[in-house]
Amino acid sequence: MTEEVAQNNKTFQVALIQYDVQIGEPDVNADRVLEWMEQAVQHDPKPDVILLPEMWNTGYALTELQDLADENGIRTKNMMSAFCRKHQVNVIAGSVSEWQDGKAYNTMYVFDRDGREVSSYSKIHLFRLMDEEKYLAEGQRVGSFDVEGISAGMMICYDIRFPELSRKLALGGAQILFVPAEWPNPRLAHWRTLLLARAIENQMYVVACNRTGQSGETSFFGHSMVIDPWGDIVAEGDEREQIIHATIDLSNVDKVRKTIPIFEDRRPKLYE
Ligand SMILES: NC(=O)CCC(=O)C(=O)O
Repeated sequence: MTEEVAQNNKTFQVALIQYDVQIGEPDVNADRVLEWMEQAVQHDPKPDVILLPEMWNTGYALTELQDLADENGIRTKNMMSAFCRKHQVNVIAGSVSEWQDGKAYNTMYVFDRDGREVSSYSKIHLFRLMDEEKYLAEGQRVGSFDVEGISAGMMICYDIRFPELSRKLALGGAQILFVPAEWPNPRLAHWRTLLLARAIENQMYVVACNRTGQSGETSFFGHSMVIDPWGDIVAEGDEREQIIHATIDLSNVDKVRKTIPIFEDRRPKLYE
């Protein structure tokens, strides 16, 4: 059996923390997120990977980011590294507002079971409808990482409207896409349809964690989702705060890619 096949027999337990982010309250959010993560690791079976939502430290307190955003991500790194080491779990720390070189970014960090930071990715598509482009700087590169030998891609919220990004990640070897989000009403149909499409067209797992609750005039619907490479929904949250636990079985990626071999049938010379 090749190493690649052996890796694809891997199953993971994932836990998505569908949390009600408190706008402009990084201390409160840090305490609450830690409580939720402590609760997540008590689950049987214990999660291998925890995913948090987008901008969970400050929410969209965009006008206050100079004061509130995490300076060089230090607080997030310290908190998550310690938690990962303590519980021997991988954490995809959603995204946080981060302050770097005089600019704010919307940045996703990943930590392994030993608390090492293994990757980071700053959102490259800024969402004008929520004024992101006025207050945040764009990331300049795509993001991927290996989680226990399996390649995974990183996208943040609005990024899922850009299929060329997920296709690039899939062509680069990603078998799972992790997506933290703050995706509000009234666009639940868009959220579900786009996530399903990204899973089906790339024959990959999509693991997407959306926040819930109310922030000013804006309400968020949760509906965090785990979708398999065939497009079947493995787990989906409702509108309440909750932890969504699911098993993902990487052997399904190979099975679906063999059944309908889209990566062999592509005609890139005609459309790239
Ligand atoms: N935080 C975001 O990127 C929101 C994206 C969104 O709501 C959309 O419709 O796209």
